[in-house]
Amino acid sequence: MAPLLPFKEAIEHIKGALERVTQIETTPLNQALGRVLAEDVISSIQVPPADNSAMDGYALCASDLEHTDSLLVSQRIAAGCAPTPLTANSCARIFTGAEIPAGANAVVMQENTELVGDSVRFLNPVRINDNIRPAGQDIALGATVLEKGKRLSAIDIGVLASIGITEIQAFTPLKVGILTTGDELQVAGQPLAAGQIYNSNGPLIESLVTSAGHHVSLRLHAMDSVDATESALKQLSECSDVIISSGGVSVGEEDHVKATIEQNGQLHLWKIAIKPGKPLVFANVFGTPFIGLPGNPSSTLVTFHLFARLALATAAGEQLELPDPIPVICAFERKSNKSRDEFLRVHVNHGVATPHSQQSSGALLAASQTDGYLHVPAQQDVTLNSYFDFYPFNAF
Ligand SMILES: Nc1nc2c(c(=O)[nH]1)N[C@H]1C(S)=C(S)[C@@H](COP(=O)(O)OP(=O)(O)OC[C@H]3O[C@@H](n4cnc5c(N)ncnc54)[C@H](O)[C@@H]3O)O[C@H]1N2
Ligand code: MOO
Repeated sequence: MAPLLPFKEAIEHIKGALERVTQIETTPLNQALGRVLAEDVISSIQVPPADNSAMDGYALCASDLEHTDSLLVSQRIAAGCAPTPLTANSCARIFTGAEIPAGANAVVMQENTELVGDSVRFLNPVRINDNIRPAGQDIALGATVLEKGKRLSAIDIGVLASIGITEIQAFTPLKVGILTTGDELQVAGQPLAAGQIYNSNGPLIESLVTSAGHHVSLRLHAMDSVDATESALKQLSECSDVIISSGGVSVGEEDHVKATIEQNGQLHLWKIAIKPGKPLVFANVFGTPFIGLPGNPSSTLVTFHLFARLALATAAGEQLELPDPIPVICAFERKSNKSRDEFLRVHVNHGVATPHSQQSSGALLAASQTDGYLHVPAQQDVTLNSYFDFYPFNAF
């Protein structure tokens, strides 16, 4: 029997086996949320473009207060106005965000002043640069603000708008076809006959793919026969950049995905040293990259998070890695699994992990009721107060 692949090695295999399949298109900024940048974005301006006030108050030249504590108000500068140079021995009424006039080098907030006729009395010592936000404080001219391969968040859209960008070069969304397999599966909304269970992996994978920012081209279900599997895979390959399936990848004679692929493409089967999620298929079928996730719902979830998500990102042109794990303290004990790393579904409270009582590969609810995965490497016992790596679900 071939040895099980360690999970980090399996990630490298899968990422290395795929290349970007998406195209580049010009995309208006208001449609760019969640899209992947196809080039670095360099700022052609500095943000803010000029020194400006951080407070409502008075702009002045600090040395003008060496021999007096009061200055005449010589101009009023609201945000959006172009100031004139500051007259010597005077101050300017100024508002938050307004440009600092030439000749001023500090702003005093109005709470620390007293208005006396046309003059302002300054109640405290003033230092150069007080309450001034310098030009380029946020973004320097020529700075790379976002890098190629970044999937754009709401914050990124704000940053792009702050440098005046109206459109970007983005990769076209990756089209992902989804196949579920199994005679036992019924769609939700229909009554369950004897021997049937509801198809949860279809909606699960569709949601995982969508929330990873990809486009679901088509979702099909195939009964357990080579003909049905072949016809579904052919149809999916015609409209998809990548196909993801669940089930049918283990060793039983009812598992037809493998046989179908062997007849219509190239199969690379990986048995990965993780629990849940041992059998994972990577292949090409009808000329389309194919990722076969194991059918047990928790195995589907774990293998999507650890492998398929990164494989899809590679095909989409996105730079993506595993999230950085967080060390947490274990408030429990557990004997090691001898051959596979375990990804336990755990609660984490103030950095302390406790496992869900249900860790079966077939049980999905435990994942919904917990915070993420505790990574327990093979052959390592969990002892009380030991540290292990935690991957929160919301980091995927
Ligand atoms: N003799 C062996 N049997 C199994 C092995 C093995 O090494 N030798 N590996 C086990 C492991 S580990 C896993 S994981 C599963 C993987 O099986 P498949 O990927 O072939 O999946 P199926 O057999 O089709 O289904 C497994 C399980 O999951 C349920 N399932 C499948 N699809 C769905 C769906 N869309 N929604 C909800 N539930 C689904 C299915 O009913 C089965 O209960 O193989 C082990 N067996
Ligand atoms: O991968 Mo299977 O879950 O490990 O049951």
